[in-house]
Amino acid sequence: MSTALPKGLFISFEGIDGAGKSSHIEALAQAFRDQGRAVTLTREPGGTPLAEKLRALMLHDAMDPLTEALIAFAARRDHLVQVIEPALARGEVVISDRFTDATFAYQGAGRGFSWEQLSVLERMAQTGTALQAGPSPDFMREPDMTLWFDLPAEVAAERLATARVPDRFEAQPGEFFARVTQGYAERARTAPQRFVRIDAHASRHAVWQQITQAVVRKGWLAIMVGSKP
Ligand SMILES: Nc1ncnc2c1ncn2[C@@H]1O[C@H](COP(=O)(O)OP(=O)(O)OP(=O)(O)O)[C@@H](O)[C@H]1O
Ligand SMILES: Cc1cn([C@H]2C[C@H](O)[C@@H](COP(=O)(O)O)O2)c(=O)[nH]c1=O
Repeated sequence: MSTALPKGLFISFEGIDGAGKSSHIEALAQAFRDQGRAVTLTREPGGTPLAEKLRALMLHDAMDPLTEALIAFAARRDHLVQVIEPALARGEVVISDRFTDATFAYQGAGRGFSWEQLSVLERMAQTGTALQAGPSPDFMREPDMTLWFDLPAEVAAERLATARVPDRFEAQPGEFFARVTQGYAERARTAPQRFVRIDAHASRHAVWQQITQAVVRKGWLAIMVGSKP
């Protein structure tokens, strides 16, 4: 008798730098593990040896917006083929700290690169990656749920001020992050079934409650009474 694999789940965390994503990603992974699911925890740009090299270039070397976008999608393609698709095919929960919405928000809204051309790159990079073909040959991989941490840029800047040495993105002015936020808002508007807006200007515990409510509502986790991040 063969035991059916659980359906793979793909969840992304998004938001401007300092919005508080990292503080909750491991806790969500542990909540799934506690309920018997295997979890692949990963990040973008990055997640594979090649993509981590591309991440270092993107975060530290000066380049124009098209170069930035191409590097983001090259890293993503490798990440999808090497890590995300195989894990989903094994029935795992894949949790990624950022995915394609970040490219639309940062390179699109933030840097001003064409949204239409990003859509072309998105389709190129995210089709034909599934080991077990998706519903159709032109099936495009996207997260099943995106938790968007929405926080005013000035609050994020205050949180990051003492946290670490800024990279090329973290060093950007507040207006850049205000545009990035508008980019996330636009992506959320066009994919309301996938996006969950998290009010990230709340206490850590209140943010954690919003996250768990979102996954419990989907039926992906059983109710976790009194759980803590
Ligand atoms: N709800 C919260 N209230 C106050 N401070 C918080 C909250 N959540 C996280 N922080 C603090 O804000 C800072 C940034 O948080 P964190 O590193 O989790 O953000 P991030 O979204 O992962 O940032 P990045 O995308 O740049 O890695 C940290 O110092 C963290 O301790
Ligand atoms: C995927 C992706 C990321 N970025 C930016 C966003 C952040 O500033 C950094 C990643 O740093 P983090 O601490 O891991 O959040 O990269 C981007 O500009 N475009 C992208 O596609």
